[in-house]
Amino acid sequence: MRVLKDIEALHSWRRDKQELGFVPTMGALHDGHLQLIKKATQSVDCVLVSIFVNPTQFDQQQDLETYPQSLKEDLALLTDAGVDAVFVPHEHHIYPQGHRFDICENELSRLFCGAHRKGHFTGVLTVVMKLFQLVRPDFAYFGEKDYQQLQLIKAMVRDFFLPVKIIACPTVRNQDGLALSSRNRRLSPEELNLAPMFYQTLIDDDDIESKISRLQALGFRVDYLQVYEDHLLAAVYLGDVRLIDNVPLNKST
Ligand SMILES: Nc1ncnc2c1ncn2[C@@H]1O[C@H](COP(=O)(O)OP(=O)(O)OP(=O)(O)O)[C@@H](O)[C@H]1O
Ligand SMILES: CC(C)(CO)[C@@H](O)C(=O)[O-]
Ligand code: BAL
Repeated sequence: MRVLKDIEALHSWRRDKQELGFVPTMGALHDGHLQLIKKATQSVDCVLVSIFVNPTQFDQQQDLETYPQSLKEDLALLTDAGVDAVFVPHEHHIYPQGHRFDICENELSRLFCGAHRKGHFTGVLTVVMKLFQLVRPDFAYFGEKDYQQLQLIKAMVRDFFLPVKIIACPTVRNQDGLALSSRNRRLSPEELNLAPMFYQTLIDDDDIESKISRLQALGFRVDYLQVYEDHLLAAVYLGDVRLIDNVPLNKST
């Protein structure tokens, strides 16, 4: 597996590649990421993964500073997964002129996670646009765990006529239902015990108000729990760790 540390290395590696699958990540890899990668390696000849903790999508400095990082383990997992190359840029490679230009969406990005993390989706869309311009993938893989992000990226691709097909991959969960997430590593043992109740509450038969009350009684701080089209979307805090999840409406209320 090639480790591409800057844009020149990426361009020269990309030059002789035909069909390319791309899996953007922020590292601290887990089985959710590996399922995206598996889907990519099974359907495309050549697969590139990026690991970049994008500072512009963090609205809180402390969340950025404590974001889990495990590059050495990540590289071993990616080698075993049969990835062809990994792109690990520095901030100055991706933002050479600082933060002068943005991709800003004015509707969905302001709701749900966007209402609670100001500027988050502008940061996400901007970095994904930059990565797409650099990598020029034919297929890009994103998880349904980040449902709002997935819808926004699909919309950006449509609206800017980008020549990439977005492949959505189902949420990977622990047996107890907890959606895998890099931030789960920051949960204490007690919080980790409680965390599966988030998903269990989303899929139970209660109405929305009862779900919120139940989560609060269990010790979760609820950012939001709302219906969007045919999905129930939610974000909660356990301690200072923010978890998101979503379920199709026929699995809930
Ligand atoms: N449990 C999961 N199932 C499916 N896809 C996932 C899962 N977790 C993350 N992904 C996807 O992996 C890609 C990279 O996500 P990212 O690196 O932010 O990991 P993460 O686990 O979502 O981290 P966190 O939510 O803690 O920031 C995104 O497309 C995301 O939707
Ligand atoms: C898409 C992404 C890699 C952009 O930084 C990030 O938001 C993520 O990992 O979901
Ligand atoms: N997967 C979402 C990245 C974030 O929370 O910033």
